[in-house]
Parts: sequence; C-alpha cells; structure tokens
Amino acid sequence: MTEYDAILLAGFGGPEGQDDVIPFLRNVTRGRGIPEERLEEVAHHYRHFGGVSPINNQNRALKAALETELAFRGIDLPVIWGNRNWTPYLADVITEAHEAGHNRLIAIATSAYSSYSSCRQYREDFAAALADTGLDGTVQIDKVRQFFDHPGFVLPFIEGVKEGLAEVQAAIPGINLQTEVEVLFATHSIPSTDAAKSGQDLRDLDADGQPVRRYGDDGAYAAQHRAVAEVVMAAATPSAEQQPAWQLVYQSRSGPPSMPWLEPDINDVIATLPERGIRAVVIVPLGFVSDHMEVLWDLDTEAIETAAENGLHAVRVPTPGTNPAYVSGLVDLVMERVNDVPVDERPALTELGPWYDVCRPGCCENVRLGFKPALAGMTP
Ligand SMILES: CC1=C(CCC(=O)O)c2cc3nc(cc4[nH]c(cc5[nH]c(cc1n2)c(C)c5CCC(=O)O)c(CCC(=O)O)c4C)C(CCC(=O)O)=C3C
Ligand SMILES: [Fe+2]
Repeated sequence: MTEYDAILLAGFGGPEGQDDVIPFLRNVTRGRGIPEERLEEVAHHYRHFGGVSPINNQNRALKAALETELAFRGIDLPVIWGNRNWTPYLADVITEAHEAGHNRLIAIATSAYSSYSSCRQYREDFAAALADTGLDGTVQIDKVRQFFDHPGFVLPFIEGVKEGLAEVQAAIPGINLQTEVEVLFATHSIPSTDAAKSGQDLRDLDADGQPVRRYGDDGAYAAQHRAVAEVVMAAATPSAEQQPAWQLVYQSRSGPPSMPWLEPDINDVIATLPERGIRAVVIVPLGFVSDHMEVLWDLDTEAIETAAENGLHAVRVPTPGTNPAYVSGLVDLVMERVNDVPVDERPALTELGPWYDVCRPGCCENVRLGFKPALAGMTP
C-alpha cells in the first residue's frame, strides 16, 4: 500500500474571456521562440470562440466524473484540480491542499504520451510550484504513468472509429472501406528534437553512446501513437479485408519555419487523398483527451474545411472527455499505485507499455530550453 491523501488533476489551462487571451498565450510561450504571427493567429482562434477555451470546463467535468467514480467505489481521496498555464494555478491549489492537510499527492496529467510538452513539462511545473510556494520537501507529488495504451484511454477511440466508419457507410451507401476510406490519426506536432528525446532513457546507451532502446527517429512519442493506432484499427474493423488504410498525421505546428517539427501536416495529407480514389476520411484526435481548442479549431474547423474543399466526406471521432471507460481507467491508474500492483499485472494494450511510474533519467528533456528540475522522475 502507498498512502496518498489527494489526487491532483493537472490540466493545461485556457483563457475564460477575451481579456485572458493574450496573458494566457504569454504564459504558454514564454522563452519558446514562437513567432509573433503565430501568436496572432492562435489569438484569433480563441477570439472566434469569445476568448473562451472549453478546456477548463472539460477539466471541471472530468473532476466531477472522477469524484462520482471514486465515491461509487468507496475510495476516500479528494480530487484537486490545477493548471499549468492559467487559473486555478498549480501553485495555488497545492498550497490550499497543504493547508487542508494533504501533503501526499498522486497526480494525473491530462496528457497520455511521452514527450517534453506532454509529460516532462508537467513534471517540471510541479517542481516549480513546490519551489515557488516553499513546499519543497513538505508536499510530495507522484504521478501516474503515461496512459497512451491503457484500455480506459483507448476504448473510447475504438468505439469512435467503429461509429465513424458506420456513419461513412450510411452517408455513402456501397462505399468500399478498404479502397475509398482513409483513417487519419491526428496528434500535436512537436519539434523533431523533442520527439527524438521522448521516452529516452539516458542510462541505456551502447558503447558508442547511442540509445539502446530505440523507438525510431521520432522517438517514443511517434512510436506510442503508431502502436495505439494499430490497436484501434484492429479492434474497430471486423476483418482485414474491410480495414481502411490509416496513417499518423500532425497538426497545430507552431515553431518558426526554420525549425523542424513532426510532419506530415493533416491538411497536406487530406489534399493528396482524392487522387488516390479516397472519398471519405475519418479523423481520430488520438493525441488529445478532450475537445479543447486544438480539436475545435485545427480539426473541426480547418481540417474539416480542407476535406470539404477536396470533396471528401469527413467524420471527426470524439475524444475520451468524460467517457465512463476513460474516467474509470484513470481511477484504476491511481489505484494501481495505491495498491502497488506489480508491473506484469497492469493493463497495457501495446508492447511499449505499461509505461514507467517514475520517468527515466534524461527522459523527455528539452535540449533547446536546457535542464530544469522535475518531480516524479529518477533524477530531479
Ligand atoms: C504535445 C502537445 C500537447 C498535447 C499534450 C497535452 O495536452 O498537454 C499540447 C496540448 C495543448 N496545447 C494547448 C495550447 C497551446 N499550445 C501551444 C504551443 C505548443 N504546444 C506544444 C505541444 C503540445 N501542446 C508545443 C511543442 C508548443 C510550442 C511551444 C512550446 O514549446 O511549449 C500554444 C501557443 C500558441 C501555438 O503556438 O499554438 C497554445 C495556446 C492546449 C490548450 C488548448 C485550449 O486552450 O483549449 C493544449 C491542451
Ligand atoms: Fe500545445
């Protein structure tokens, strides 16, 4: 048994009104070398929706769903919710938790894969929050493993792809699933240098100093997405003969053009589909846990528009959101830590998992920004 006294639900954060948009974007991009034009463009996405990102309400709903599931299971752990980039800030909610007597926190970050932005940055922000509040050494923050291949996270996508394909067949009677439909698994593009470091363990080096555990050029980040996509396709399609082609595509690139980020971009890929005889596209937001701005703008607005321009029927699959399988999976992830469940008894749908509870030395470091201390890892 490992004793925890609260669950820390750690979100990205988002603006909740027009006046929040610019300060929020400054918080997110401080020191990141994001071009001014890109910031203006992203500000416009938020302005289009009244300056309000849906992400905070989605995290409020997830917190409530977790509380209901915990109560149903008779688990006495309060859920506190804090954000990296907007109120309620992590430092403030951790201080409140401490004042209420909660000093051993198990964190769930709303992010499933390994990379600087999707794992280590959360861990660095936990360390910064403890340093800023003087609670370093008083409050302990552990974090559940990256859950990209946990059944609770994957199941909603399997259901979604099944339903998406059924919808395509209803819209275009007689369509050939194998030759006329393509499934695009979409995730956030990240700098190629971050991708290469994702999931890397600095201890596993060969005699030439090269990593032993290789995930390919785009690191564990891309490998994890591909492995999950394969599982989703196999589970969502009745037979190989009826399985559409699929590929992993990227969205929401934001760095300067001179800096390599993961490709191909979803819009570029969509534009190539008609010439291959594709008539319908199923878009799976595999990299995201809820329908936040990246999904509403980059997929539901831009990618859907690109599909229409190319004469394609397009369906966007739901994100896990508050799907009961996802909510219950997150509680399972907490309880495997509480109960010290051995690694070989933990659920994982790909060979890359179950991922580590404690991140490896050097894992997901950001070579551009340099070293910053992080919690929930083997080295600080
Ligand atoms: C991998 C990844 C995830 C998924 C994992 C996770 O969910 O954590 C994610 C999620 C999110 N990203 C979000 C928003 C933004 N991300 C930005 C910028 C960046 N994202 C990056 C990566 C990721 N981002 C990167 C490498 C940058 C470049 C700057 C840097 O090196 O850090 C910018 C700056 C403007 C721009 O350039 O787009 C914004 C506004 C929101 C909130 C949406 C809402 O408000 O509803 C969410 C959930
Ligand atoms: Fe982002």
